Amino acid sequence: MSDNDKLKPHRDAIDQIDSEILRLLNQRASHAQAIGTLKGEGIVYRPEREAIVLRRIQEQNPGPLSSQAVARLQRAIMSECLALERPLTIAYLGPQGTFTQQAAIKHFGQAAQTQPCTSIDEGFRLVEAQQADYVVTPIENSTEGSVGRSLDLLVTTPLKACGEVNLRIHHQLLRIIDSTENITKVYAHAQALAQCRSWLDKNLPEQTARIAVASNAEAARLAAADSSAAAIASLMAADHYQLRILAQNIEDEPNNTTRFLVLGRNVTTSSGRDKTSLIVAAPNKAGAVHDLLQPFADHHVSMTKLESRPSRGGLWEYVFFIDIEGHQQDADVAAALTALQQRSAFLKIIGSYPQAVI
Ligand SMILES: O=C(O)C(=O)C[C@]1(C(=O)O)C=C[C@@H](O)C=C1
Repeated sequence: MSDNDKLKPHRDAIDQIDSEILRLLNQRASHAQAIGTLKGEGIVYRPEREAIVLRRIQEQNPGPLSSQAVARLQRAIMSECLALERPLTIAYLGPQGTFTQQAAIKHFGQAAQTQPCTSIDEGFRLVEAQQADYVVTPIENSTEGSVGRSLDLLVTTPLKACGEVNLRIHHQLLRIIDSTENITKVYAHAQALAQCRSWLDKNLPEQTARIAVASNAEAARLAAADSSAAAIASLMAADHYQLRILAQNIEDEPNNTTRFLVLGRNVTTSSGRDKTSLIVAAPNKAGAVHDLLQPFADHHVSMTKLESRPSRGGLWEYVFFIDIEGHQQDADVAAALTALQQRSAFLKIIGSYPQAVI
């Protein structure tokens, strides 16, 4: 029996299954369209429902597909179904090919329209002015720490957090030609240069200039126009600017991850496994911070992040960015927040949202 003869029964089965998947996908899409009609002018994107669907599919998955793989497929299906209801516009820190765009696509899927912005501020502004539906903004990197501008904007924005995205950051060395010979300069964002310092020390001549630019995607754009230059950027940027990958995953820290928040104009209801982000200011007196945190211990609420930052307005010395487990409507979280309100000089709930699933 030839190889093709052996493959044939499997391929016939796959053809039949694909036809069945196609029929079911369109059936699913029709239900989404019906839901879209019922929602009318209301909110189409429902983060809590999407998280529940993704978790359910992962729990039911018998394999051999991995739980990550089924979630990715389901993510793509829901993204296309949502676009039939109404396509979403997602603002992100551009230009095209940034990790923030990658995070936006990871969260909303390929069917969302992503809109590059020249600054984090512009992304917030577009959503506040209803010119975009959501903004995805970097909050902290596991090796480089917080993104100050995002934190400062969280203090004043009327937008609500409705999701989080954790993205593993992989840096690639890119160039327009497929050779590491005679690279005179490397363009990258300052954080990327820092995250790849040891690799650059070991692998490129000492005299190679390291030039910090506004974003990794900008670095890729510059390298695409200069054959003596290389750039550190993402695979997405390599693809977008048609650059060769000279070295893959050159980051010094293999678990390098950036966390992003997704913000929109609406509050999100409970998905059953949520987080709440808040900002508090403590009065400037001894023991104040300890007092602030006591309600979480009293009501058995776990804290996943605590970060202090000098207050910009000068009203308080420090503001604290706190993430806790649970939704603000959960009884224990609500009780802790009420107690916290009484002790703090300032309390702002940025939002409750589903914990990242993929
Ligand atoms: O359940 C809904 O509200 C839908 O619109 C359907 C659906 C889906 O495809 O499952 C699509 C978009 C929403 O964000 C959530 C879920």
